[in-house]
Amino acid sequence: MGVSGSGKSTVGAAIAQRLRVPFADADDFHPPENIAKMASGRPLDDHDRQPWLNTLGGWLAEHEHTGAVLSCSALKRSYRDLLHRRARGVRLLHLSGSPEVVEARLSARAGHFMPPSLLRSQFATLEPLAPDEQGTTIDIDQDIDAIVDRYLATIDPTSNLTKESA
Ligand SMILES: Nc1ncnc2c1ncn2[C@@H]1O[C@H](COP(=O)(O)OP(=O)(O)O)[C@@H](O)[C@H]1O
Ligand SMILES: O=C(O)[C@H](O)[C@@H](O)[C@H](O)[C@H](O)COP(=O)(O)O
Repeated sequence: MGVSGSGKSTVGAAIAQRLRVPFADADDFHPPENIAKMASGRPLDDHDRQPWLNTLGGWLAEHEHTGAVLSCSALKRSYRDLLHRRARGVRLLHLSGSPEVVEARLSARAGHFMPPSLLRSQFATLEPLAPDEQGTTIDIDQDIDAIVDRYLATIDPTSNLTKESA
């Protein structure tokens, strides 16, 4: 989870590769109307996100037997609760960064429908993990491999699943 540009797709794909489990990017599940809305500079609202989140919950539930990684903004607690209701075992990784760091990354990213101008609304909507949510928050101001190593250590500190050994 995290705002647009926080690294969800990049880090999520890397974690899935290291764990050898399926990966999906929630961006690929948006209906065309949602993509068009964001591309035109208008943020999604709860109504736009509801069916999308339901589909994502279904995807997670379908993959509970193998384990899987889904990168999804999941900005609000209520969105995460919805996913959790569909797939009880969901663990969260919040990729957290300052608006300055994220903005710099978004400005350098090419070929994506999401305009950097929507970043302000993403931060305004973001509800960081609450203490009673099962999850980890990691600062994105470090190398992708360092983020992945740090996360893997939280889910299995004994695995020694380092970049070199994976
Ligand atoms: N830890 C990182 N260090 C440097 N660049 C990063 C890092 N994580 C992601 N990026 C780059 O930042 C941009 C946004 O990452 P992306 O994975 O698309 O974010 P999101 O899926 O959350 O929108 C991409 O160009 C990506 O290559
Ligand atoms: O809930 C939302 O408002 C969207 O899901 C949004 O948070 C997401 O970030 C976009 O789909 C852009 O995609 P990127 O996160 O890959 O920039």
